Amino acid sequence: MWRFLRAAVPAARQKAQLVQERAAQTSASGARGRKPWKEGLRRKMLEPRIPLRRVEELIATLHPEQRAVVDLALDGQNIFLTGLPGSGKSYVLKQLVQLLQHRDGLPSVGVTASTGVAGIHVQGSTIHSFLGCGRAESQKDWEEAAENPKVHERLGALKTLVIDEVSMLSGEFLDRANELICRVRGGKVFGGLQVIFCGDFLQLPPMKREVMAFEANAWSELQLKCITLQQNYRHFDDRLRTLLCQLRSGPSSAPSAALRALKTPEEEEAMAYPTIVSTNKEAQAENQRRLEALPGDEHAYEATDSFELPGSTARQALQHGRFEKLLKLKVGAVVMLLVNKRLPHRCHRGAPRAFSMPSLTSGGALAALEALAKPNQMMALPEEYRETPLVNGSVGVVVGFETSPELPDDATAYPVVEFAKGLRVTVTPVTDSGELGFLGQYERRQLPLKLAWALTVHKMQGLTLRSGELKLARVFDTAQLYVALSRFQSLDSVAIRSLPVRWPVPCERAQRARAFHAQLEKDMGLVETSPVVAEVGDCS
Ligand SMILES: Nc1ncnc2c1ncn2[C@@H]1O[C@H](COP(=O)(O)OP(=O)(O)OP(=O)(O)O)[C@@H](O)[C@H]1O
Repeated sequence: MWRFLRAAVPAARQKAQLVQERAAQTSASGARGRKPWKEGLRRKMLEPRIPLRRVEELIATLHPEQRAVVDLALDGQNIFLTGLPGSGKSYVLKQLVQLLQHRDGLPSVGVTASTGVAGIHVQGSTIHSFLGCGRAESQKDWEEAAENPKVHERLGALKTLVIDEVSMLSGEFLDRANELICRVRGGKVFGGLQVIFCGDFLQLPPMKREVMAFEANAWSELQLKCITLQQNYRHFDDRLRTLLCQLRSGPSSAPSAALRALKTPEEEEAMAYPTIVSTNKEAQAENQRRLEALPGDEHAYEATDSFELPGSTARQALQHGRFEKLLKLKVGAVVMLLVNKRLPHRCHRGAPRAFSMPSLTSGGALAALEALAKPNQMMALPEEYRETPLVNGSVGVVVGFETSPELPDDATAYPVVEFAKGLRVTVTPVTDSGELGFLGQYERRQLPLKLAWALTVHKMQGLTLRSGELKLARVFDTAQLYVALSRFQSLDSVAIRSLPVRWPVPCERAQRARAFHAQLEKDMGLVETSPVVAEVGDCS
């Protein structure tokens, strides 16, 4: 079906352009005074990044089971795309998105994921920032989203909404998202949008909420067609495949014994990264250790906080805020950006120039970088771990510190961070605000960065890593082990530094997820690797 797309493209592109032109005419006042060159740049950014011919070539190389997904999507079906880790769910999603963008125009396809890192992986944003609902923690967040003209414009132009790593969203979130979209667009479930969910509920569940996405009301109303991909493109090591199968299929002593046998001896300690840990506390300790090991001066940035109700309880509650109270950095520190600075659809050819800083004038910072035995730390970061768009989750390396009269506080030296492809940005403070339950509103002003040599398993879901190490002494669920191990292609590329003393028991939610997938596979009669498509309603 996708072969016949070419004929439909020019008309669709014209239509998309028209929608954009109309939006530009009627929307904010800023649009009125837009300069012609800016308009040209805006149009260019609205074109799909990869030419149609190339997209078609890539689609032609997909496995038949992956192509079945493309055909269903072009047919306008709501889809739940699932399968083993490494079965190419995100890969096929990326090609499909390109195709839909060529057919319907860029603004018609909303590409999102449940976390910033997963969003980068599919060249999209978080579903939270797409819907403008912040962290979606309070009614106020949803109200603000419903009144935000940008959200109206975005949802108004939309035809298809894609959400990757949907297993990490709660059922409650999905129902609230559905309400918001219906309120803005009117009409049926998800405002009549075509919805494409992608994920695997045997990987990580949502952080806190109990109801899983497949248990949401909206999920059953969508009447999703389900496809389970079965090919494995990531793991070429048979030992790893066997281990993952054992972990996936339930509690057993076998994976525990096999994993323990693979534990890397202590004396082989090397500074590999990323280091995957299970809790934020462990990530903090590991990052601190790495920072201390770096030579050079430390720069400390203390957040300024303000609360509606001052007091120690409020201060304590903010300890676990998104931005650090005290952030310490050095040249050579690996950091993660915590806000969206440049969303993927703005990353058209050449666009990085708009954000890059002039090269560092002081030789000091570069000399300090050279002094760090590793010549270029960025080169050592896996490609998938440092994609170009500057969004929540982008990883880079501090290459210097800079003061400038144009920066907010001209006495403070702010970090210059090098992201992928040599893109350098001076990171300055931003204000994060939110609600601390009955304590009322708070504001924190801080640099939107955190150290990122070590990250929790939650930040790694969706990635394929070429190398790294696991410190999993504190895992509390088998899904964490499963996701952490399944990021690597082979057991030879991962150093297993620590494992839990007592083997974790799958939590109650994991058991419900297992039952859900078992039912799905039973309904689809999954015995061979041909494309299998469930009938309408099978996933509800
Ligand atoms: N048809 C394909 N041809 C070539 N490479 C592929 C194909 N499908 C997937 N891959 C590669 O396999 C790896 C795993 O793919 P991907 O990350 O999309 O898997 P996934 O199912 O989304 O995994 P996870 O559930 O862990 O997020 C990636 O490196 C991807 O580029």
